[in-house]
Amino acid sequence: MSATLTLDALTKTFDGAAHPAVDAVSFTVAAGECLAILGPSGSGKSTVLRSIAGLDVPSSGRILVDGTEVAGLAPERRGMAMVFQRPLLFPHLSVLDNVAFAGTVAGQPRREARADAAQFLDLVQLGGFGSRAVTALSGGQEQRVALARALAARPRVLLLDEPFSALDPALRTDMHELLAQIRAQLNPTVVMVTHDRDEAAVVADTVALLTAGRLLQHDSVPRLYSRPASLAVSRLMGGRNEVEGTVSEGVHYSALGAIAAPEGEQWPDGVGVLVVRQEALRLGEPLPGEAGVRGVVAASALRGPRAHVVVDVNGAALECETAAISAPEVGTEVTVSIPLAGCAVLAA
Ligand SMILES: Nc1ncnc2c1ncn2[C@@H]1O[C@H](COP(=O)(O)OP(=O)(O)OP(=O)(O)O)[C@@H](O)[C@H]1O
Repeated sequence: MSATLTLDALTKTFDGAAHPAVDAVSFTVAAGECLAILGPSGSGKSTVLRSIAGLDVPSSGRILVDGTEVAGLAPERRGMAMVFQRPLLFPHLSVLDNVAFAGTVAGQPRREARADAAQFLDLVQLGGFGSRAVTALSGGQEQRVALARALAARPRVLLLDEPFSALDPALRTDMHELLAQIRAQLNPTVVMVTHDRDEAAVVADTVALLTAGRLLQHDSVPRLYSRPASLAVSRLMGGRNEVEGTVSEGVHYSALGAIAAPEGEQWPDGVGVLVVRQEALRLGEPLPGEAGVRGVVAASALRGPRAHVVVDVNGAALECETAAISAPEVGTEVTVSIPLAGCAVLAA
């Protein structure tokens, strides 16, 4: 029930717009993989998704499902189903008939469609809710019904447009778990739009990071964090540490001293900005594979159980995330341990 989805230089310029909303975006989502399209507001995420679904017509570029172009195919003939931020259920139909809708429209006998729908309601943990009016559901339950309705169409590609962003954090976590179960049982290819990088990291195998309609990087979640392709990617992923310096023969020289490139990485000679995640830094003496630098705590801000500690190292500010309970006081001299495997050097 899954297919490979490929976008080849997908471009969409809305009538009268000076710039494309989506500009030559290319990526491939393997069958059964979950891709998150991540980016700030207005970056073109929904336009990419709507183009895949057939709800927006691309200006140029190709969309292929298992190698076959879908241009010209009506949305309902693409083997896809979409779930939106709002559930958009039919208020005059029961929960069961909402889920059975796709089947009955496709000509499935009513009893069969309903039996099918009951199974999908079980899958989203709403077995027993079938006879309810959809107006008698909570927001989280409504979104589960919307998911069941989409799955009942047996899509080869499931498209999710910020489906959980209207839910409170606890419900959102439940929905992430439900999506993982659905993936384990039905294995659809999933493309999900989100502006929340934590959500992308939890649900997706790979992330396509967009800004101003352009694809900045398509990569696995760990690589987006540890091997950003540019400073823009590092910043969009919430990276806080940027230390200017110069690379010579694979070693970055800066206020931090000499930091050697991790094995297998090539850092080009010349000016370069060293980036390393705040969560990767540790206060304490270095272990093998880490570089230790001495500095003085310049600031410390509590964020619930965590603390963001800024350490001044020879004029360079290094932000470290640490447990609040062990956060040192401002003015304390500390050693920051930098994992070499977590360092990248990027063009300024
Ligand atoms: N129907 C439309 N007509 C004209 N311009 C549009 C249309 N839909 C979207 N746009 C524009 O295209 C750009 C991308 O919009 P899109 O909704 O794809 O971004 P997004 O990343 O999904 O944003 P958000 O996170 O705010 O939903 C924006 O500048 C938007 O104003």
